Amino acid sequence: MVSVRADRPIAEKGIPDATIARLPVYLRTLNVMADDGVATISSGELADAAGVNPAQLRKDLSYLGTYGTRGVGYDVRYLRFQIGSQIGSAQEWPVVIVGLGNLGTALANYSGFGSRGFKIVALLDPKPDLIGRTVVGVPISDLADLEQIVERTEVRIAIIATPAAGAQEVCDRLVACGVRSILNFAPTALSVPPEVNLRKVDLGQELQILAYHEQQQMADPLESGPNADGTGSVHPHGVTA
Ligand SMILES: NC(=O)c1ccc[n+]([C@@H]2O[C@H](COP(=O)([O-])OP(=O)(O)OC[C@H]3O[C@@H](n4cnc5c(N)ncnc54)[C@H](O)[C@@H]3O)[C@@H](O)[C@H]2O)c1
Repeated sequence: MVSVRADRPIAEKGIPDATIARLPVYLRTLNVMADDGVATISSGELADAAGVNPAQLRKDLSYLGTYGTRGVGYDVRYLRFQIGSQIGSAQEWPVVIVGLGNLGTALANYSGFGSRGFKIVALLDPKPDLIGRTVVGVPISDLADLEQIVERTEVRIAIIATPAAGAQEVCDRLVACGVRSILNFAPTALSVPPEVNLRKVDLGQELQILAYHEQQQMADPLESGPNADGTGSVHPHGVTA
């Protein structure tokens, strides 16, 4: 999948209107808690603060695929991100990019992230020539400082643009210091714990799919292609053209 969206739009999920109406209430409550430095919260505490009963709150959050961690509760910043991404919050999400070669640098330069609420706050690479250079005003730091930088910037979202060989180690280090969402560009399957959201981008695979349909059309020119209606709609593999 090319899309970097973590989830389907709310309308596609069949979330009840009453739940949708409560999500901004939870979000406002979480904003206050995050500003007060609260890191995790139980469903009972959050329900109390939001003025709903805990069972209702758990049910509402289950529509987002969020169940919290038994005995720990919900990660306040992460839950805020999940709700915010569903209801289009204006919140700005800090992001770290690891691997500042051709791809990582192009991603760091991409202005479209800002308008979607993502701010690149840290860049990491092990190459001495790159360390200390800046990309869009953000200095490239030594990969050795990953843990310290993740802690300082409080990033929970990371982009991996390293060679395949180093990607799992980078991923493990990110997860170990609290990163909860990873967008992987390296051509390798990464393993993460179940609570971590991992998405993979594979442009080669997208081209292969296009080539497949091109080939089908060449074999049978009368057969309409996946986007023959000119809508750029989702084709049978679920990839938005
Ligand atoms: N998914 C896709 O569609 C897609 C498209 C293009 C490239 N890629 C992949 O993205 C990755 C980066 O591509 P590129 O063209 O920028 O490569 P590149 O060689 O230009 O850059 C790789 C960067 O990673 C750094 N690096 C090397 N080992 C590292 C490690 N262990 N930890 C952290 N950083 C490390 C290098 O110093 C370098 O700056 C490659 O794995 C490539 O295959 C994926």
